This record gives sequence, structure tokens and C-alpha cells, in this order.
Amino acid sequence: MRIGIGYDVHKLVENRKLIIGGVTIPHEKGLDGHSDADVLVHAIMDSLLGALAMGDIGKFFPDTDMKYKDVDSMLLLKEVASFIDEKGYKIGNIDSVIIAQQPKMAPFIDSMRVRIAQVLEIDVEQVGVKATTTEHLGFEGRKEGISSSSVAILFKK
Ligand SMILES: Nc1ccn([C@@H]2O[C@H](COP(=O)(O)O)[C@@H](O)[C@H]2O)c(=O)n1
Ligand SMILES: C[C@@]1(CO)OP(=O)(O)OP(=O)(O)OC[C@H]1O
Repeated sequence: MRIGIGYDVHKLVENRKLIIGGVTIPHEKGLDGHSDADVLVHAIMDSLLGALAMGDIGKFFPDTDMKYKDVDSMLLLKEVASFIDEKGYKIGNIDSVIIAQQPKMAPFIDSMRVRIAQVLEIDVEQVGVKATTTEHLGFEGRKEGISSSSVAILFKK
């Protein structure tokens, strides 16, 4: 049994789509990044790589590589799933949280869980996604950015 933790932050800017958990959320701002800046999927990937003690996403998908410019993070998640399989592990469950003052994530949470589970080829019940504000405190509270944390547990196949 192996556990991993992941954390990511992206800045909210104008003229970018807000993509979280593979779902495009209508909002006046989106997350900035070299990739599609899917903060939740990045935290989940780091928790899975962490459980394998393989390092972090920057090691495998460097932000200096134009191959990853505006990349769909779900494609990267698929690659991380293949690492888990190759190392002889399977996912027990993932739990995660999105920390955002706005917009409301609740209407999109189940779609995120379904998309993530599909890509990882696991049951939706194995994917937890939650959301919280920070009661207007800190950078998330000032709506300057959104952060996300994730934990994952892997078992030997
Ligand atoms: N961006 C967000 C933040 C929160 N939620 C949901 O609202 C509930 C209350 O949030 P508090 O930060 O005031 O505790 C929270 O439990 C989430 O269900 C949300 O959907 N989107
Ligand atoms: C996936 C990558 C690829 O450039 O996405 P970024 O948008 O740069 O996001 P970040 O979480 O800062 O770093 C991870 C990168 O590897």
C-alpha cells in the first residue's frame, strides 16, 4: 500500500477558459498556465506520482516543452495512469479539494468525478472531489487564484 499527496495553484486571469477536473466552467476568468492549467487534475497527478515516489508532474511534463502548451491535462492524467499500471499498482481511492472563493463548483463536481474516473479506468466511487471557499481569506479568498489538494492510495495488483 502506498499513499501520496499533491498540491497545485494557478492564477485567475482574463481571456482564459476555466477548466477544472476536465470540465469547462462558465466564469469571467480562467486559470493561467503553460498547459490548460487544470489545477485539480495537476494535484491529483502529483498525489498519484507521489504515491509511486516518482517525483512531480514538472519532471514528466516540463513547462519549457512546447508539446505541453495548452495541453489537455486529462491526456497527462492518462499517462500517469499508465505509470501506475506499469509499476504494478492499482488505485484504491483518491480524495481531493478545490479551494476557490468563486465560482460555485458544486454543480460541476459529479461531472469532474466521472471524467477523472473514466480516464483512470476506475469507479466514480473511488474519486472524491470537494470544494471550499476560504471565507475571503488569502489569495483564493481575494479571487486571485485557485488551489487544489489531493491524496491517493495505491495497492499492489
Ligand atoms: N468554490 C466553491 C466553494 C464552496 N462550494 C460549496 O459550498 C460549501 C460551503 O463552502 P464554505 O467555504 O462556505 O464552507 C462547500 O461545502 C461546497 O459544497 C462550492 O460549491 N464551490
Ligand atoms: C502540466 C504542466 C505542463 O506545463 O502544466 P502547467 O500549466 O505549467 O502547470 P503547473 O502546475 O505550474 O506545472 C505543471 C506542468 O508540468
